[in-house]
Amino acid sequence: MSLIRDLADQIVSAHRKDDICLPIPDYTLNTPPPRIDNESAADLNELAATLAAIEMGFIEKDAKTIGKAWSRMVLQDGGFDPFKWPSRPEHFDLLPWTRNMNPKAFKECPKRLGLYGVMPDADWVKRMVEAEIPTVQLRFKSEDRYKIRKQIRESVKATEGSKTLLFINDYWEEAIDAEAYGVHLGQEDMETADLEAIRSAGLRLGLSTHGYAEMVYADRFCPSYIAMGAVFPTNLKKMPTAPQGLGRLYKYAQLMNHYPLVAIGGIDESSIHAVVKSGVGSVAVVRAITQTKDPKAAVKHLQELMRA
Ligand SMILES: Cc1ncc(COP(=O)(O)OP(=O)(O)O)c(N)n1
Ligand SMILES: Cc1ncsc1CCOP(=O)(O)O
Ligand SMILES: [Mg+2]
Repeated sequence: MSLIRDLADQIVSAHRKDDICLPIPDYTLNTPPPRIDNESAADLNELAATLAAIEMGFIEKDAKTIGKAWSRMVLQDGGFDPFKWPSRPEHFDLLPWTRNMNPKAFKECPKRLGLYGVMPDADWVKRMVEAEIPTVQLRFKSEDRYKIRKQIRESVKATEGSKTLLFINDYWEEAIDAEAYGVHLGQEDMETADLEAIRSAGLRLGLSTHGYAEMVYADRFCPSYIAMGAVFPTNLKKMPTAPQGLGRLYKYAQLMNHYPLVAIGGIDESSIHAVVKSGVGSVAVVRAITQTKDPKAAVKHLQELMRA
């Protein structure tokens, strides 16, 4: 165990100053440490990196994913170097070159979806089309199937004949019926959605992720894009992980670069340029558009900042 501790200490001190480190979440401090014994981990490197990642503030499932990636990195790159960080698809057992050969891949969407407005209803979708935003999402939350269908139909109609691409959040069946451009699903939504129905209907699929483990999981479905967040704090949604920050976003964007990527969560005009520099082709925002005096001007300004 002392060798594992020593390797973990080396990794932590090599990366302590990196901005991928976050404070260990409170709930982790009050729960027993994860079981990272020889039954679940292949080797010392995996154990050490898992332990180090926990101390760097990664949640347990991400720490375990990092442990496995670290172990592959050591094997593939010829030895232990605490200053390295797993960053290549093969470290995470991803197969970036298989999209064209994968019959289960979701239909492609542009690599750069640009500014992506996540909007609460069809009127807002219409405003975004008028503002010529490149990508918009209808994120209308309701229990009422009639209202949902109406909102989706109106949104699809609003984007017809425009250059704006429309994703429908959550309601994949209604999105298929209305022949929307695509669907956005979160990790829990994926458990109940019929992904095959979405794929065979030819709709694009965007998936939410909140860290390494969910990215590796999402990759198995070969979605049209992968969303990553929350980058910064947001009060619009309770997130399963702490805000990941720019340091982690840069690492995620490098790793998942073979996908169209969307960054989301707390992004505004002060941060959008730094977010784009991570390499993501799209930035999704809510309040940076809806809570401004002139949403149309905000769309223009945010796009200018993305290009700057
Ligand atoms: C572009 C984009 N990214 C993430 C989300 C969040 O989706 P989900 O986790 O399913 O949460 P809800 O939006 O359904 O509350 C999103 N909608 N869009
Ligand atoms: C829907 C959603 N999913 C992750 S963060 C978020 C809300 C983002 O809103 P804002 O851009 O105002 O922080
Ligand atoms: Mg959802």
